This record gives sequence, C-alpha cells and structure tokens, in this order.
Amino acid sequence: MAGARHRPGPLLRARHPRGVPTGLLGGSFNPAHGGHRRITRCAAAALGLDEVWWLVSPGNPLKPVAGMAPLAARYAAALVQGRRAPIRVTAIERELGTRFTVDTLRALVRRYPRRRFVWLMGADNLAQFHRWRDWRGIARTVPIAVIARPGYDGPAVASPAMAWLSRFRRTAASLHRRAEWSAPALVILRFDPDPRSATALRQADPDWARHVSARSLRDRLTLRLIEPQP
Ligand SMILES: Nc1ncnc2c1ncn2[C@@H]1O[C@H](COP(=O)(O)OP(=O)(O)OP(=O)(O)O)[C@@H](O)[C@H]1O
Ligand SMILES: O=C(O)c1ccc[n+]([C@@H]2O[C@H](COP(=O)([O-])O)[C@@H](O)[C@H]2O)c1
Repeated sequence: MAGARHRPGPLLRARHPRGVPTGLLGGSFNPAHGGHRRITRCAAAALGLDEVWWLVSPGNPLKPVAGMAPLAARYAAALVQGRRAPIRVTAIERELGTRFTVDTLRALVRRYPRRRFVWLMGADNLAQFHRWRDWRGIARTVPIAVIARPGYDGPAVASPAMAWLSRFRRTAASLHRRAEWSAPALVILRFDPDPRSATALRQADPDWARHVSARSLRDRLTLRLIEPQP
C-alpha cells in the first residue's frame, strides 16, 4: 500500500479526533503466512482498528541469527501476504535503529501523534513476555491485545507477565471507546484457532527466501522508502 494513501487525511482525522486507531504486529515474519493475515484482519475488526502495521523485525533480540532470512526477503514476502488488506508492511525498526520493542514503541508514539497504537501479539509471545526488555514499560506505553494460539494458551495464562497484566484486563469493546484507550490494558482475543506457523513453513521449504529473490532487489530499494506518514 502506498504511503501517501495511508496518511490520515482530514476526514479520517475528523472521524478520529483522539487519533487513528492503529494496530502494530511486530514479528520476524520468517516468512509471513496466512495466519498473520488472518489474525490481523480479525483483530482489526474486533478492536475497531483502521489499519495494522506489520513491523518486520531486523532481528528479534531473543531469536538466534542462524536460520533468519535477510530482512529484504522477509519484507518482500510480507508485502505479498499483506496485499488487499488494511495492512501496512514496514521495516520501520530499521529506520528507527531500534531492536527492543519498548524503544520502538516510544519512538512511534512520539513520531505519530495522530495515531493511537495497540500492540498485537500471539499467545506464544505473552508466555515469554516477561523476558522482553522493560516489558512493564511496554504495557504502560500502549494497550496490548493477545491473540489465542493453538498450544500456547496454557503457558500464556500461567506466565509471570499474565500474573501482572491480568489486573488490567479489558474487553475488546472497551477499545472502541477512545476515551478508554489507556495503558496498561490487556485484551485477550479468541478467534477460530489458526495452527499456521513460520516454523512449519521453514520445515517444508528451508530455502523459501530464495524464491522471493527476484522481487527482493526492488524491495530492498523500497526498504528505504517505507516509513508511514504521520
Ligand atoms: N497462527 C497464529 N495465531 C496467533 N498468533 C500468531 C500466529 N502466527 C503468528 N502469530 C503471532 O504473530 C506475530 C509474528 O509472528 P512470527 O513472525 O514470529 O511468526 P510465527 O509463525 O510465530 O514464527 P515462528 O514459528 O518462526 O516462531 C507474533 O506475535 C506471533 O505470536
Ligand atoms: O523487546 C524485546 O525484548 C523483545 C523480545 C522478543 C521479541 N520482541 C518482539 O516481538 C515481536 C515478535 O517477534 P517474533 O520473532 O516472535 O515474531 C517482534 O516485534 C520482536 O522484535 C521484542
């Protein structure tokens, strides 16, 4: 989706005087898959989001570099998955020079004052959220919505982060009321379970990144041009 089209125009700003509701789905996207697309669309509908930005990570601080495809290839594959949906694929952490989510969020909140962000993540990430840098700081910066994921809901519920976050539990509907859009807030979203994963795709095709190489030269160039408009 072109940047100019996604600059919130006067109409959108008038409709959302407290900021355009925007989801952030950070991920390795190694590679992006239909599960990402589906949870994004369902979360956008449930939370009343105008769009969701996919933040294709230069490198998850907790994941090994080995086996991680180049950012350009992951970005190119994510562009394909994000087509014809209210999804804006970015590599904005590369622009910002951030790796840790707490730093990314603080930079985004400063840079995009006309947006209201909510952090989206699967239950697998909630299960290890307490290992993220300043995770309580993340929770104090933006509301968090966690999407149930097959095999991870038990560990997520039993996690140290959930023990702290559960006192801030809210309904999805409450995020539709912009006056209640404050942090910390935790929303649990439960859609039809989606078993798709990047791990399964890599197992089926360890060389998947080579197949996007024809597009990646162009996309490597556009990596410099993908910062969304305020
Ligand atoms: N099927 C799914 N259901 C719910 N959440 C998902 C699903 N797939 C991915 N996510 C979430 O999307 C975000 C980005 O996911 P990521 O790029 O790590 O894909 P993944 O399939 O989890 O990859 P991997 O298998 O390599 O760990 C994460 O917050 C993850 O929890
Ligand atoms: O900030 C951290 O300490 C941190 C630790 C682990 C993961 N993250 C972020 O979590 C998001 C999901 O990562 P992944 O690899 O599970 O798709 C992605 O945006 C990562 O940068 C962030």
